[in-house]
Amino acid sequence: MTEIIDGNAVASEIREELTGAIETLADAGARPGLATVLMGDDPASQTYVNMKQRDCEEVGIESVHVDVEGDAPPSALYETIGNLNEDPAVHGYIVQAPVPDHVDYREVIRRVDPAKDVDGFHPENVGRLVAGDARFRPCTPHGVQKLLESADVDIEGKDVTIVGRSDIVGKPLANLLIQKAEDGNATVTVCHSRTDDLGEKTRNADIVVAAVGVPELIDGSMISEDTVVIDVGVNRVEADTEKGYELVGDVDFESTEERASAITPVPGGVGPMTRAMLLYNTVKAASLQEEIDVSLP
Ligand SMILES: Nc1nc(=O)c2c([nH]1)NC[C@@H]1CN(c3ccc(C(=O)N[C@@H](CCC(=O)O)C(=O)O)cc3)C=[N+]21
Repeated sequence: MTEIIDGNAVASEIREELTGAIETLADAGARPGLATVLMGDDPASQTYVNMKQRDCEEVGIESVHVDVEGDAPPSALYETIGNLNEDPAVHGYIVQAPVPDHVDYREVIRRVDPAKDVDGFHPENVGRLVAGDARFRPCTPHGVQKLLESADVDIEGKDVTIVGRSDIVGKPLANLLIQKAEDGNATVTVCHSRTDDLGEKTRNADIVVAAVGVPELIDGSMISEDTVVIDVGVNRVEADTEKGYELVGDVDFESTEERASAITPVPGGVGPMTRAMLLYNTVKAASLQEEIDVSLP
C-alpha cells in the first residue's frame, strides 16, 4: 500500500507544538510578530498571504500585512523594508516573490535585516546554511525534511534526486540533505532543464523531490517501485471549476502513486508545511532577538 503523506496533519502538529513556545515568549512580553509584504497583486501570493494570516491567528503570532502599489518605484518598497527592520514588534517578515519587473528581487533581499529574514533568502543566511550553520532554514526545504521525518524515511546513505535548481527550493534542499547531520547524509543529484536523461536520474533514486514548477512533469514511468515521492509543485492550471483553476503538482499523481511507496498530494502536501515552517522561523527569530530560550519542534 502506498502511503499518502498528509502535509495538513503534520503542519497542524507543528503549529500545535509551536504554541507553547509562543506563549512563553508572550508571557515575557515578547509575542512573536510576522509581517508580509506584497508589491503588486500576484493572485497566488494574495492567497498565500491570506492563509498565513489565518495560521498566525491560530497559534498566537501577531501578524501585519503591508501592500505596496505595483507601479510604485523600488524606493517605496525599500522604505517599507527599512520600517520593518526598525520595528521591534516585527521579529520576522517576508517580501512576497515575484515582485514587479522593474524591481530587482536580489536587491530587495539584500536590504532585509538578516536577523528578520524568515524566508532564509538573504545572502548571509544562504552562506550560513551552505556552511552547515543555518540560522533560518528556508521554509519549503525545511518542510520537506519534516515530511520525510514524519513518514519515517531515513535518508542517510540514500540516493535523493531533486528535480529543480531554484534558489528557493532545489539549491537549499540539496545543501541540507548532504549535510553531516541526523537529517542529512544523503547522496544528492540535482536535475534541471538541461539534464540529459532526467528519467534515468529519477529511476535511480530512492527518493525523488519534484520542484520545477512544471505541471505533471514527473510520471509513473520515471519512478522505480518503492520510491518516496515528494511533490513541491503548486501549479495553478486553468480548469472548469468555481475558481477557474485547479492546483496540480509537478508529479502526475495517478500513474506515480501506483509505484511509489509514499507520496505527497497536491494540495495538502508540501504547501501547508511551507506555511508551518514560516511560523517556526518566526518563533525562532523572536527567541533570538528577545534572548529568550524556547524549545522548537
Ligand atoms: N518570499 C516568498 N516566500 C514564499 O514562500 C513564497 C513566495 N514568496 N511567493 C509565493 C510562493 C508560493 N508559496 C506557497 C506556500 C504555501 C502554499 C499552500 O499552502 N498551498 C496549499 C493550498 C493552496 C490553495 O488552496 O490555494 C496546499 O498546497 O495544500 C502555496 C504556495 C510560497 N511562496
